[in-house]
Amino acid sequence: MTERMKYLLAPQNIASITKVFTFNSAHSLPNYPGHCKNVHGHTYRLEVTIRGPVNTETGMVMDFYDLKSLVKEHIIKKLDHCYLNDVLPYIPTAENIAIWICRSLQNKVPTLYKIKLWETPTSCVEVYVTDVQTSSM
Ligand SMILES: Nc1nc2c(c(=O)[nH]1)N=C([C@H](O)[C@H](O)COP(=O)(O)OP(=O)(O)OP(=O)(O)O)CN2
Ligand SMILES: [Zn+2]
Repeated sequence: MTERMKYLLAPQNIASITKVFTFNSAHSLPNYPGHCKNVHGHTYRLEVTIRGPVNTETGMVMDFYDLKSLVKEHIIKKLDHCYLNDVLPYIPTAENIAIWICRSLQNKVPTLYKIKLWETPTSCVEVYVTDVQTSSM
């Protein structure tokens, strides 16, 4: 059997792919015991990972271009150059922003796996879809 035949007969190969984005937003953390209770801004780095079978026709889990389009439409457009306290229905900590992103993408991006959000170059949060409460958003 050729390598190609073996590949075609094993369509269960799984891979994770990640697309990276940046957006600039302001926020404040009410009741925070320090300077972060005041309005301030971050350049967030967002990593969106999906995990699924590698399609034997395309050789892809999902086209990076399609992933980029979905995240730009449903996340970046809503958060970039915005005051996050006005967008999120809860305190916009890094944890909650990542959860909001996860919930917002859950029904839009097939086989969404993980959201990783860097608030500063030294602080980040990871949220797995399986750990986030599903919503009717
Ligand atoms: N668990 C969390 N802790 C903090 C959050 C958060 O979202 N989740 N947010 C803040 C502030 O908004 C801000 O991000 C400050 O973060 P910090 O890492 O302290 O930023 P620094 O620039 O001081 O980082 P250093 O690399 O240590 O200089 C606070 N905490
Ligand atoms: Zn902050």
